[in-house]
Amino acid sequence: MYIAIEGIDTAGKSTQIELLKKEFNAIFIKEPGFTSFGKKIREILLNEDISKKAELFLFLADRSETIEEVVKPNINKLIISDRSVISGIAYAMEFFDFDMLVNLNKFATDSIFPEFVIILKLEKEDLIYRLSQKEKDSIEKRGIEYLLKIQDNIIATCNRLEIPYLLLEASKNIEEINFRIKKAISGLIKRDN
Ligand SMILES: Nc1ncnc2c1ncn2[C@@H]1O[C@H](COP(=O)(O)OP(=O)(O)OP(=O)(O)O)[C@@H](O)[C@H]1O
Ligand SMILES: Cc1cn([C@H]2C[C@H](O)[C@@H](COP(=O)(O)O)O2)c(=O)[nH]c1=O
Repeated sequence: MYIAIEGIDTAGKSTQIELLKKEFNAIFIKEPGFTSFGKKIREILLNEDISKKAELFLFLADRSETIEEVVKPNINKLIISDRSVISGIAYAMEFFDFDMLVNLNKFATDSIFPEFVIILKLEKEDLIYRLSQKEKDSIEKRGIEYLLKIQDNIIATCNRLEIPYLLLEASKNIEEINFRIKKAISGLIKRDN
């Protein structure tokens, strides 16, 4: 089963994934930058000022390689991903047509999309605070309003693709969020066995 943890920058995805690593025997992946090819792409994506089209194709190339190298060979195992095609569409739909993005992503992934998505939704004040605590990459520099729009896009993308999801408040404490994620994943594993 292929599950994605989604949310805007600083929503708490990596924090939760570090906890899940101790709790589930799963293959943990991330986008962008999981494969050795992807690591090189990530460097460019987060540090260089490139055109939106070039950026889109680099994210697609990264996703395509991760699906080919890791997801396809392990599709019958539990795969937990820090971001996925959902981010791919949600961040890009501010600049490009939704249906075109879906088609490009289907081509890049051979239509392998996550079966279930866990979305961490952050309040504006927490986003402002958490971003103020870190050095911002080129995408985070687009600002608070852009990221809040992407947060809505993440939910809208799951709805439009009809991918089931669990929406969690990212401002709750780390342990409570972890408890809810663990419960959801355990339920999905039980359902499939
Ligand atoms: N539930 C929480 N309550 C308060 N602070 C949190 C919570 N979860 C994470 N944080 C803090 O918020 C910051 C961002 O968390 P984290 O790196 O896990 O987010 P992320 O979604 O992986 O971010 P990015 O997409 O930018 O890599 C970290 O300083 C982390 O310690
Ligand atoms: C997969 C994907 C990601 N993004 C954006 C989202 C973030 O701003 C960065 C990745 O940084 P993180 O620290 O690993 O969260 O990239 C995007 O714009 N499009 C995508 O497809």
